Amino acid sequence: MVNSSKGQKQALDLNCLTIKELEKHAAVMMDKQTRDYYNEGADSGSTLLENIEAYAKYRIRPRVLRDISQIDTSASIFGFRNSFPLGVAPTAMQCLAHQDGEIATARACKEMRVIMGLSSFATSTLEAVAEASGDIPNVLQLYLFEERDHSRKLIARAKKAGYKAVFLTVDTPMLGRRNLEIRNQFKLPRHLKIANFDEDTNSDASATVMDGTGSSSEPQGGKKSEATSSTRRQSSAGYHDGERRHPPSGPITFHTHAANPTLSWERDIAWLKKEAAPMEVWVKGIATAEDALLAVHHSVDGIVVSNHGGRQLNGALATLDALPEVVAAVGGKIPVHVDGGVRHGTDIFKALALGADFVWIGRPVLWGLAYKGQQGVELCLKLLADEFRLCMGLAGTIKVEDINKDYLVKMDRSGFISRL
Ligand SMILES: Cc1cc2nc3c(=O)[nH]c(=O)nc-3n(C[C@H](O)[C@H](O)[C@H](O)COP(=O)(O)O)c2cc1C
Ligand SMILES: O=C(O)C(=O)c1ccccc1
Repeated sequence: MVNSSKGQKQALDLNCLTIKELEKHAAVMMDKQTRDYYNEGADSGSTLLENIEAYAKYRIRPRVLRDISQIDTSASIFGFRNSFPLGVAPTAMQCLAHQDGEIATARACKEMRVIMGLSSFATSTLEAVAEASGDIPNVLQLYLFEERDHSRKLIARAKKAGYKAVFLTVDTPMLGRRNLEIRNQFKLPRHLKIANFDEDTNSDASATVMDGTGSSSEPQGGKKSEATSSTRRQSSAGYHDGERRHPPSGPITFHTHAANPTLSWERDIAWLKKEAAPMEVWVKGIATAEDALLAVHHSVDGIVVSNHGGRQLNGALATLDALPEVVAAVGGKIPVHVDGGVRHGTDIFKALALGADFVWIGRPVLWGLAYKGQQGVELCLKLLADEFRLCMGLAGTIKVEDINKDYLVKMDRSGFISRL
């Protein structure tokens, strides 16, 4: 048994001492459809890989003889003291990994004092997750549906259940091309449900989650003609009748219930802020200084620098490489978080040194869930919390606020080192 910084006791799992080992153990627990869906990135997967590799370009400058006997790893989020500056990013359909799905994740988060984001494509209801979270604040990830009434209902339920914030995902106006999903004809198994959709829209339990072609009949890239775009809306996201929108019928797909190519700063952020108040409204999926400035201009409460774990635009910048320009543009006006490729405690330290206030992890939690349900998620969080604490101490920092760019250098391909 080992003692963590919070005094919780948890047995070390000698078979699984790193996130890399967790990934390996999880791989054999999942069927091929699930493993491919969780693990793959868009297209060649280069952005997924670069999210991870970007961390290796930075090296830590440790300071010594600093009395690090009292390390406080905690970080504040929505007025809550999170045990370390990391949260569980929203990932869809966690019941694919383990029968207890999001509820197991929420219980593990409660145990480890870590915040969790719930996907709008969750396989557990947002009320049940809030209940399982106890005193840990809840965040709901949103796709803004073309069917506004559905979004309105979801937001009202989140408010009622005490959610503190919504994270509007903005990097998915279309679904990225994931070739293994297409080849496997990925479907949600019959016994699972997208839990927060209305019963009537969810009546086809064999819901196809992807439509199998990435973007169906739409031409890839280029400007869509009005005719093409309205055809798409009719065929996959319900149909328009003047200003009235009718709910789509048939199986739930990302295209019918999430992909919304019409979203814009001017109209939709204002609508969401009004609708979601008093919950905070964050945007998840910012990757440039320009959009960060727009986010501040439109009074969002915070930003998550993200490329959806390399599942959307392949060839986009790794999130750690996009972070500095976003941090500079925001200039401390609102919090800046980052996700993508965090696999070590030292990665958390590096992201904070580059100006992030907090990081989120996606796949490692899914691997924990697949490995051992709640216990596996706790293990995942504990490995990262312990590694982060050790990194803080060995680098000579005792508070999260101490971590800044003086602790980092960047090394280029030829080994040339530069101060930040
Ligand atoms: C299987 C899977 C499902 C995801 N589902 C969602 C989702 O429903 N909504 C969302 O905003 N992001 C979703 N994401 C993106 C994550 O929130 C997060 O941005 C990403 O996983 C971070 O990268 P990482 O997996 O390298 O940690 C998903 C990611 C994965 C791997
Ligand atoms: O897989 C994803 O990355 C994702 O965000 C998603 C969510 C719901 C349905 C399909 C895809």
